Amino acid sequence: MVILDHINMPGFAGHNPLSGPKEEQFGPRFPPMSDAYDKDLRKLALAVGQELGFAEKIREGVYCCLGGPNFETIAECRMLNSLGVDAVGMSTVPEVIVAGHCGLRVLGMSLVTNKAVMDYNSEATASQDEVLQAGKDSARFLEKLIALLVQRIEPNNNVS
Ligand SMILES: O=P(O)(O)O[C@H]1O[C@H](CO)[C@@H](O)[C@H]1O
Ligand SMILES: Nc1nc2[nH]cnc2c(=O)[nH]1
Repeated sequence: MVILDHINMPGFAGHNPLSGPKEEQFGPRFPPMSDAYDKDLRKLALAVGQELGFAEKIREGVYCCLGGPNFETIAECRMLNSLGVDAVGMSTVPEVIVAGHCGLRVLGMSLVTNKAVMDYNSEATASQDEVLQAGKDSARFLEKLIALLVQRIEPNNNVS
């Protein structure tokens, strides 16, 4: 998934990498986040995915960071889905906030490894084994995607 935007759930409880003494030399005290994920880089990632024939595997979506390390309850998954969340994780967002604070252009991508359990009648449960196996199974696809993406960004660096 090419990250369109994120929800920083731990941030709602005050857990934010920018908390603490202000570091003005890196960026403003109160940085905007409405442009956290660079539009041109997102378009490029989707175009490269299309070029590689991966169009059906790649889409934009909203990533929600949760503290973890436990996986979500069914109620949490259903709540987040109703809020417009497309994928959940336990990482990515703090790094993006710090990068944005520093004025870096950011492209975020997340490998969706497992389907959220949304049905109380389901026997399915999330597992780290499933996550790791999905990562292994997608390694070649990700190698091709990232390699071509970096090539396309490198020459002019400022994709516009
Ligand atoms: O935050 P993402 O990338 O989803 O990764 C999460 O998924 C793994 C748990 O299965 C951990 O690595 C955790 O960080
Ligand atoms: N929070 C969360 N992170 C994940 N990373 C990979 N799978 C999951 C999941 O189901 N929930």
